Amino acid sequence: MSNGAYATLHEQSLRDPEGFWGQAAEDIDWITRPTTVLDASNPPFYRWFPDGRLNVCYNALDRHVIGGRADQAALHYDSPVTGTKKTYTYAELLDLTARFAGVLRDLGVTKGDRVLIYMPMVPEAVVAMLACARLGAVHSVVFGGFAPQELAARIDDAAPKVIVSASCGVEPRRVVEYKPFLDEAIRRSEHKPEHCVVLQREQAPAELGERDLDWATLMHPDAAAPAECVPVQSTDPLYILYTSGTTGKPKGILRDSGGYAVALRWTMPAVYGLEPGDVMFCASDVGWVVGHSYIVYAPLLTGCTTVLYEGKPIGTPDAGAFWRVVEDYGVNSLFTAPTAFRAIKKEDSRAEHLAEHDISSLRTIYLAGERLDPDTYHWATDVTSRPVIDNWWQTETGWPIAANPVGIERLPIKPGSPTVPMAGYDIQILDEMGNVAGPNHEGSIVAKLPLPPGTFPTLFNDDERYVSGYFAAYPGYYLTGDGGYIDEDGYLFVMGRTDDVLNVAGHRLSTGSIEAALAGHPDVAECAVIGVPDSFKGELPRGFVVLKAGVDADDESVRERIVAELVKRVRDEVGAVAALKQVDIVDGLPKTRSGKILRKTMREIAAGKTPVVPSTIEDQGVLDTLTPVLRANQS
Ligand SMILES: CCC(=O)SCCNC(=O)CCNC(=O)[C@H](O)C(C)(C)COP(=O)(O)OP(=O)(O)OC[C@H]1O[C@@H](n2cnc3c(N)ncnc32)[C@H](O)[C@@H]1OP(=O)(O)O
Repeated sequence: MSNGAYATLHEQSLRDPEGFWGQAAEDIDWITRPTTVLDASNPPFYRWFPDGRLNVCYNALDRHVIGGRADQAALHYDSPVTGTKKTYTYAELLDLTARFAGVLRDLGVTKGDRVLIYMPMVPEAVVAMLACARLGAVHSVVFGGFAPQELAARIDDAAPKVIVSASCGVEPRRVVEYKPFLDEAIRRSEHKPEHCVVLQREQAPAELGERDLDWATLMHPDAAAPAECVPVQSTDPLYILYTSGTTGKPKGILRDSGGYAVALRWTMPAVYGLEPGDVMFCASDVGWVVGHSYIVYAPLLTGCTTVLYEGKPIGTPDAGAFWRVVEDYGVNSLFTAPTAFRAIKKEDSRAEHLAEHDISSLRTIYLAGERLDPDTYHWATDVTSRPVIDNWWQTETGWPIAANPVGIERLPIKPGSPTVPMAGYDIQILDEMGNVAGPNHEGSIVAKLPLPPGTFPTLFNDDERYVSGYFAAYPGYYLTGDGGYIDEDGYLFVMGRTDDVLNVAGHRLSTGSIEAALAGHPDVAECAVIGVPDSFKGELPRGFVVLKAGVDADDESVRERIVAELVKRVRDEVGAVAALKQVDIVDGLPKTRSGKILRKTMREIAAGKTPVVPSTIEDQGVLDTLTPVLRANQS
């Protein structure tokens, strides 16, 4: 790392985390100021600002209204798929949020209760999140692209008292009815919520059942009395956000209140170069951590204006969509996933649509969610003439682990690297023996404990999995699950997952969930799913199935039928975002003698690499037969 201002700051954050984050906590309004910054008495369960009390909704809304931003735009809702544009000032967003908090309170929701939110990109989703924060209730937003089975798993784990949903989402070429998905998920789950609040949308109003309540009726000014902010401990949970692990069972990433607020507030000027009053457009979904942090909480905690965009980078209506949004709202920072830029580049490689818009307000572009390949980086930089900042982080961390600290010191960009570790992250590369690897040597990316504030203090209801999944491999370190290296200048290069987690167009998915859907087919004896490189979506899943004895695997029409059914099963059980299109029927899967499928070896072959074949392989012949299938159809 350089010897400049940022290197000094980073070194201080590691040497004196309490001093560093205690100072950052000054930017948050506390009901009781914390006297302890970090409780490190029970590693790896670290607690930030343990005796501080605050309310995150107050910090996101009330304090800005009190402080003179009542009439400033808090949120621009822009929905090309419905032809809607609406701006909410801080005063208006506070009014809606306080009233919806009153609705939830009247439905019996109190501090600590879970509220699951399964909604498309509508302002009501943001209102519901902030209303939970207002009550000290714990929201759990589930991405709308997930199918009933995935939703059911999250309902069972979070055990929400209330679910907030909408009748439908609107995709460019189809209306997706959410209510039948929700009903089916509740039918499958063991836990049943007491109520479902449903936002009726005119594109497909839903039939309401016994436990359902209509959002608009509840929110009528005569019906909904506003609720005040409930004070919570800094360590009380703000939300649970499920993320995919290697197994089919999703992990409930828990987020605390005080540490998260402090960390996000710090990132806005330091990483995203934004000050109060600036405009941020984060083109993601509120169902992902990027949406939680940079559509909702960070911009509002900072007194910025956020853009909630219900549309796509292309097709709504064209590849100029993002530039149009930048122009319409005077966006200063645009944050999206590399896939979005690859989509724009594919459609409009000469950026002709860009020339139709005034993007002079745009200072910086941020990309995250998947590896930023150098081609996409160069294209985005060339056509926009703006710095394009890669930032690497995870649902677990809630904010960037590595980025370019543009607000402190803009470091030179190295394409392919998200630049350097952020404040509080002591990132190291460990080899298989747990030794620190030298410069340019690839290994597991780990963070020496403690992790900074805002990162996950545990998994919901699963301390054991928290420890075994993240801290057991290398005691004293957080295992990120990604591999990579640090170069001689201290720049981090992230090469991809070291486990079976998939990243398809920035959507984190588990091979286990997709395999469970394939294995449920009556003709499938066993199966494996691996991620293969894809030039557009970054990675795509590929399925390999062995059929049960007695199924006529030689009959081409039987094989075609089964493959079509398998593709449909994954779409229905996991969701369209899984994008599984290719399933091969094979004679056998390569395994170790103890029966473990060699997915990593399969991945390496499919990616065109020289595979590392474990000496414990049961039958080399199976792998030899499979190799041409794996090598075929590489994108
Ligand atoms: C740093 C920490 C993190 O990593 S947080 C995660 C960050 N990731 C992201 O922000 C995701 C980035 N990706 C995207 O926003 C999209 O993939 C973009 C690039 C916009 C492309 O969108 P799209 O053309 O819909 O492709 P896709 O692969 O996302 O979708 C595949 C199919 O799923 C569907 N889908 C998508 N979202 C929903 C939804 N909310 N509700 C219902 N369905 C949804 C899409 O319509 C698409 O369906 P189909 O296969 O075309 O029929």
